Amino acid sequence: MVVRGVYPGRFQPIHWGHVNVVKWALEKVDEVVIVIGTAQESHTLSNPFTAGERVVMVKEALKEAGVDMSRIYIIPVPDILMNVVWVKYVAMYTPPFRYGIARNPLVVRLFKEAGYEVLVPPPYNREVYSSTKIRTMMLIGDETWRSLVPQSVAKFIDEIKGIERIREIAGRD
Ligand SMILES: Nc1ncnc2c1ncn2[C@@H]1O[C@H](COP(=O)(O)OP(=O)(O)OP(=O)(O)O)[C@@H](O)[C@H]1O
Ligand SMILES: NC(=O)c1ccc[n+]([C@@H]2O[C@H](COP(=O)(O)O)[C@@H](O)[C@H]2O)c1
Repeated sequence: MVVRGVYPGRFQPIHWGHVNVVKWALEKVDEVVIVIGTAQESHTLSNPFTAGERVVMVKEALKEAGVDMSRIYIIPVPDILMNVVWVKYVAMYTPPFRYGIARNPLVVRLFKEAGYEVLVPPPYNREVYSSTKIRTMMLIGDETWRSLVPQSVAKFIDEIKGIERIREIAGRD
């Protein structure tokens, strides 16, 4: 039987910390199902990128890192108002899975309450590999964000004029 782990995140945007988590998980499971959460949201400061844009970035990032893409699913899932039934709802969108993969305490708890085992990855340079920090750098024009994401992700953000979007949303020019 194929053993799968479900890894939810907002991936706004995906960074090297996320890529390391996926590689770590692939040592423990046959397939990783990446759930792009909060799929309904885009064009805000916390969620600047659409679900579809995030699908591209996740795919490109993992390809660039040499991950075997035949072991990866990427599935966008919108949020719902009921935490209690969220894991069941996620399971409706994903292939059958054995493990949740998360560090976020709420997500860990919800997987456990729903009867799933949880794989908790180590923190990978969390002080810098943080999407919040990356978005702040994008906003203030600090170019070091580029070193925190795979090159293909930075290239895609340039193509869709992502920095311009974030700065406009924030009312900066
Ligand atoms: N550097 C990292 N090392 C290990 N786990 C991480 C790292 N960054 C994020 N994670 C974990 O990956 C999952 C998804 O994270 P998420 O997409 O929210 O990234 P984030 O960097 O925490 O984003 P944000 O700052 O926008 O909340 C969460 O369980 C989170 O704890
Ligand atoms: N009730 C819900 O819809 C619900 C509950 C828990 C997590 N989630 C989502 O799962 C993802 C988890 O990612 P983070 O660990 O980055 O928060 C987020 O998109 C979050 O909104 C949704």
